[in-house]
Amino acid sequence: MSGRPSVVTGILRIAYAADPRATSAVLVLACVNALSVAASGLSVRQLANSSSTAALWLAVVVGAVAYAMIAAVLRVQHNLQVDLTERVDLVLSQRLFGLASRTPTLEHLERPEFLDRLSSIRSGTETLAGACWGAVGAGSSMLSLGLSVWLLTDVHPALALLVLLAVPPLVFSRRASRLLGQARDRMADAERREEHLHRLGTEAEAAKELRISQSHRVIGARADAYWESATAVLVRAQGRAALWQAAGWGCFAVGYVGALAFVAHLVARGSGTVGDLLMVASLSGYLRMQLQATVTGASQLAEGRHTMRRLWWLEDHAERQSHTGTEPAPRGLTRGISLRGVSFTYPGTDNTILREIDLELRAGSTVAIVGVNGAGKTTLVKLLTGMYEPTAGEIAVDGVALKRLDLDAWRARHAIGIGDLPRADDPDAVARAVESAHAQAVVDRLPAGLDSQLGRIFDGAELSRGQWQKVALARAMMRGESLLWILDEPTAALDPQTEHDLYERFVGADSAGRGAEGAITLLVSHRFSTVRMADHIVVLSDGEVAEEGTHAQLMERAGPYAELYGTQSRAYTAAQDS
Ligand SMILES: Nc1ncnc2c1ncn2[C@@H]1O[C@H](COP(=O)(O)OP(=O)(O)OP(=O)(O)O)[C@@H](O)[C@H]1O
Repeated sequence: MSGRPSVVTGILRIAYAADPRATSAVLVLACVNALSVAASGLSVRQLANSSSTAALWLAVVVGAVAYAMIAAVLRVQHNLQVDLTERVDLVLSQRLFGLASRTPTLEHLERPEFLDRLSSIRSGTETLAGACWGAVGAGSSMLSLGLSVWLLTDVHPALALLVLLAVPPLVFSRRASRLLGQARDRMADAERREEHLHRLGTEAEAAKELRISQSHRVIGARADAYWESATAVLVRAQGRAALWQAAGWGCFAVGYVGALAFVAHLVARGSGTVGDLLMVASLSGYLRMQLQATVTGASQLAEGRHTMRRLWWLEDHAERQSHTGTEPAPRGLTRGISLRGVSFTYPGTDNTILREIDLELRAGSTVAIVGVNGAGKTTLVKLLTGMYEPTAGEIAVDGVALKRLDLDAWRARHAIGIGDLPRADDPDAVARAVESAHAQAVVDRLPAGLDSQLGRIFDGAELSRGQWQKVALARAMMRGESLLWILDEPTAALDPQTEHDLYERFVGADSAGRGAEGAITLLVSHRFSTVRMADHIVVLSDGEVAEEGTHAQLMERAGPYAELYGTQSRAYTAAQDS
């Protein structure tokens, strides 16, 4: 976290970025407030001690203006702060979203450590926004405290000791805030689990399965248990924090009463005036308020510091994850994509998922990856799309290491997922993509065609699984100039005709419309009737390449592929016979 500003500066910078004018206004008002408090104390003394009518009037006017300023400034400052807190909250949420989504790799989103901190900050953005005002309030109160103490020492130097009364509440409340911050970290994991289970119970898709399996009660009870364990941690911490705070204020109360008794004693002895006593009583009252504001501000700041450090940790983590490749992706492929000794272990785990993979994905070919569940097929796809970097070995695109390529440019050159945002409003491109994915019938049945809102939760039309899959395919088809088409189980919910037509386009002989020169189609599938059409088939087993070749070569070898193929075709024939 080197090179970071102080936490207060960091927090104030966020507020300034959210609204520079309002932040400056709050800072100025905080100073005006501090001066007004000192002026009001001074006016009380002058009222009791003034020897002329003019001095009396001056004290009255100064006092009235000071009191009016305190009341008005506090209200305006409060309103500004409420508004600014919301903006700071928004700025922070945007920053978190950016951190989570703009990091080019996926690693952070699958790491509990990262997710816990993300969740802890998400629940703490308001604290951080509040901490801005805590810092301003604490600064203003300390200024006003300094002025008040300076006036008090005019009565008797020993009264400067009153400032020491600030120490126990400050120190103890800092300890209380640290306890609360630590508790929030400890509860983040349980909170995340509770949130996940809660979502399961409220999302239609999962709710169906929960109802049928009658597991909603068990899931509900588990969610409750996580909730209770999280709140138990917080409640315990809050209890201990309250005790520390009470101890701090107890010390202050004793000192405060002592100071008043001391000045009363001075007045009784004749070494002080009634004006002094009134000023000490008035300033001590403010002193308590200022201290309270300082302590509240300091504890908000301490909580904010905790959240801010977490935010910096996330930023540093995202920075470390950032991909440094800058070379542009090629426009077409001449040699293809090669994998040399590629091994991979998911971060934070010990299991090697892919081991020493050597593969050649020839330009212009269709390659099918097969293997039992968990063999590592999707993991290989994640490496090819740059979601993760190999732990060892290298992936090269036409001889250029993937890690040297600009990942955004590379992703713009492979089709999987969201489609082509820049062409989203191009009606011809959209129509062609819909047609290629055989999704026209789906669009025709929608109430407003392509302009229809989809998804029941947004009050839109609901689609079947297969129809959703066609929509996803159409999105992928938007990338007309892709170098790499990745079809990871794209047809699980498609009807046979659509599946057949799709593979005709990608895998069959008529694959001319696949886009860029030398484009490769990578197909991950459990359907061997489709797989057999590929130019090259790779069988993954337990993270290793068990065998590779064409359908005919692999059948002749009578190895794992022939066995899997035989099992599936026998099952299919038996199903047709019955
Ligand atoms: N994010 C992750 N963190 C840790 N391990 C993971 C992660 N994702 C997958 N794995 C593990 O990696 C192994 C391979 O998973 P992968 O999804 O690549 O298999 P697959 O061959 O695509 O399986 P399927 O045919 O079921 O889709 C599995 O054992 C899985 O538990």
